[in-house]
Amino acid sequence: MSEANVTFSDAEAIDFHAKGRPGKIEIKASKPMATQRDLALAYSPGVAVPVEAIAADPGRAYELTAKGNLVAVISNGSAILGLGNLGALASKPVMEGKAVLFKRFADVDSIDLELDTEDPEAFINAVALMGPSFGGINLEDIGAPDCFIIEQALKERMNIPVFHDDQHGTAIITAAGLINAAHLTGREMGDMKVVINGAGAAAIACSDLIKAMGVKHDNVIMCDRSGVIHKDRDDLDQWKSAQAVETDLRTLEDALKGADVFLGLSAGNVLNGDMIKHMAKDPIIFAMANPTPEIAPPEAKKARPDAIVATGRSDYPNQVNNVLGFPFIFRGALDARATAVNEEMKIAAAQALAELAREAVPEEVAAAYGGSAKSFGPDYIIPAPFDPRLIEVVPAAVARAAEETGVAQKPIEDYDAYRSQLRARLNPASSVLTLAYEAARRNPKRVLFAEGEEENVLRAAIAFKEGGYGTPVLVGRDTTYDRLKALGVEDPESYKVLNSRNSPLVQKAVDFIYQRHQRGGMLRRQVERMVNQDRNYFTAAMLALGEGDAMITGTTRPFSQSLAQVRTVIDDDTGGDPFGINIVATGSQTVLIADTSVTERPTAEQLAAIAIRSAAFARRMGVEPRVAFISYTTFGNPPGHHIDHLRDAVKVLDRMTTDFEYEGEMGPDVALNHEAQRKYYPFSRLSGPANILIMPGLQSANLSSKLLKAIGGENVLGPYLMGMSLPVQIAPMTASSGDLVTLAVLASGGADALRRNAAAKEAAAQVG
Ligand SMILES: NC(=O)C1=CN([C@@H]2O[C@H](COP(=O)(O)OP(=O)(O)OC[C@H]3O[C@@H](n4cnc5c(N)ncnc54)[C@H](OP(=O)(O)O)[C@@H]3O)[C@@H](O)[C@H]2O)C=CC1
Ligand SMILES: CC(=O)C(=O)O
Ligand SMILES: [Mg+2]
Repeated sequence: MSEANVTFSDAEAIDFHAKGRPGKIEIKASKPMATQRDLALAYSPGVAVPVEAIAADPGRAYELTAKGNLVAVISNGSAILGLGNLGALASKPVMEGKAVLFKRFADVDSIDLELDTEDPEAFINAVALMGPSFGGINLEDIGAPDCFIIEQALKERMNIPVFHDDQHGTAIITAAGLINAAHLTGREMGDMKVVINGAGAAAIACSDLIKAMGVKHDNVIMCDRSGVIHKDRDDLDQWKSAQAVETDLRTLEDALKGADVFLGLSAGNVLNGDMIKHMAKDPIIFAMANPTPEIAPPEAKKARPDAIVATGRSDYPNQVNNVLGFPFIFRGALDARATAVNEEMKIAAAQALAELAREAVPEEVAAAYGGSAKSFGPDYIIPAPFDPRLIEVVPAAVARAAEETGVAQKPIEDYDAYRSQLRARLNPASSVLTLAYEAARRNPKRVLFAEGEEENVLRAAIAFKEGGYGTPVLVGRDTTYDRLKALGVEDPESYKVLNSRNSPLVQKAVDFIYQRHQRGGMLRRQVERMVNQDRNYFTAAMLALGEGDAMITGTTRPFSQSLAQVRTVIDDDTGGDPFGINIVATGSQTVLIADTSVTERPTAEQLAAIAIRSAAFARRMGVEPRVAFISYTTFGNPPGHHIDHLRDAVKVLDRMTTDFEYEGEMGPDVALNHEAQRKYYPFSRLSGPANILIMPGLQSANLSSKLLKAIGGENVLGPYLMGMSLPVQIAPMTASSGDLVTLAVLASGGADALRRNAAAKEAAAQVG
């Protein structure tokens, strides 16, 4: 795509979809399938038991099958985004995309179905017959007017929620944005003059919903390709007719004169600066066509600096896109086992979204927006999709409205408990990575790549730069430019390369390191050799001297060697020795393991300090810390040796004021199983399964995290190096270029984290 704000090429978009397993989804078994017995239970003969149970009582399908958490995303490709009717097959990438968004944002399982027909009757019959399979039906990218006919018929024929996302999802988010934009510009719904461009699925639903919220019918002028939809037109179908008004206005341009609001649900680039010049003061402009908005925000802002501008895209402020709605709306509807998504549930969702945007923005979300700047205002009228509060707030509002309007077959019994369950559904590790990437993009830093001649490092640096996450500074020879070129970079000169042999900075690096070690027995010549021969010394000195904001290394040397070299140049942070932390993120649990990298036989004091800093790290990820000191024994059972340091670490923490739960020593089987804690060790102070495992030594920590990584693959992240006074990350030698990009992103966020972690550092410092 050749647009200014897009940070990927067409080739990358193709590559993203093609690499590995083609497409974006796969299906995983949720039960073990390892033994003969498993198979006998999962399939014949065991499966006969649930079959008969469901035949006798259909409601049991929700307990015994995946139905209750399964939504079909169904399209015929007749209105794919704003790209038009490109057919069922071409719509598959979008539908797979919606399915993964369901999973990512609301833990709803979803499957895409593309139906190859433009005949509404055939479509309706096909979908209606699939009712038993699903808990809900999300219709997507079906053009008007067929979408109205299809949705209406399916609602009548099916007893599960049927929701055309382009209509209602879009309308809900638009309404939420409009409530807040009206609030900011001092407007009342009843007085607002609105122009809607587009008269299809999304436009008509938006018009209907904002009218239900108080905008007057005669104050909404809708345009299609033929201009204003007025009463004298004789080419209108019943749906457009219902939108027609008595007016002399004939063109979009005329209609916009004096209008308060423009809602674009049509096609890219159909609006220009001149056309919005004569809108009312502080105009509200939502250019929501995808992927290209009706007008690009910079152009809109240039013509109308007083405007509040939103688009459907994630790369401009104010993303008004139905992704903010459908995952959370279905979550609430499924959990309440609603038979429909009715008007009240839609309005509840819109209000919940609007209110959320007005609340103080949590720190991790603010960081993703580049600091504290993000608070309710013209550039933040609606929460961002990765806001971790959405999963708690919107489904609960929807479920409650379902209950109040009598469509909930299984009302929520305890809303506090429900909110906790909702929170637990999201994988905090993937949230934190999303936030870290977003934070890097908004607050790009210079990251020094020490091994700038390695191909996977160069690939990572290219992806880091092209992703807009920051500026790579490559430490390498002059041939680095040729290597970049060979990897397809058109303008290698735009990369900064520091040559550790002939850069004028070499002398500065030598001075700096010599200064630190001259009284420790190091000769200047020795330092010169170190700097010349080893990039880690040079790069760490560049970081210390401010030639970069963060550093990444590790792919060409063992971890311990890289760390020793870096520590020669850069101080440890106060609060204990550096340590490594791995994140194990399974669907339902996120567990941190430390110290996986540095201290072979930690003392009780070191273990306590690691626990304190790991707890602070967990909090930053949105995880409420519960620390277990891990052993092969649990509270002395079986009796063992070499466990005193674990018990003493608990005592060290007992003597301090801490703000997190900890317990030990205990085996991982007990630490991760709260039932077992309650049953066998009722005195345990943990209120749930542990999520931070402080290991007894490097052997067990390192090998268990590597084992998990080898088996669990992408679910095991890290190790991340904690506890240096400047942001340094040391990759494992096996790191892929993708791993390196993530580490670079985390390293560049490290400076802010170091600042935020000050309190934990102080506490940890008290230990020793
Ligand atoms: N941000 C968001 O969350 C969402 C955005 N959208 C966007 O809204 C747009 C419409 O989608 P949808 O309603 O599903 O599709 P439909 O096919 O149902 O409707 C398209 C409408 O756009 C109108 N249109 C197309 N080109 C122009 C133009 N140049 N000037 C005026 N009107 C035009 C068509 O007019 P006519 O009737 O004369 O053919 C038609 O009324 C797409 O760009 C889509 O990406 C949709 C859903 C969600
Ligand atoms: C966002 C969306 O659903 C669309 O543009 O069609
Ligand atoms: Mg759509």
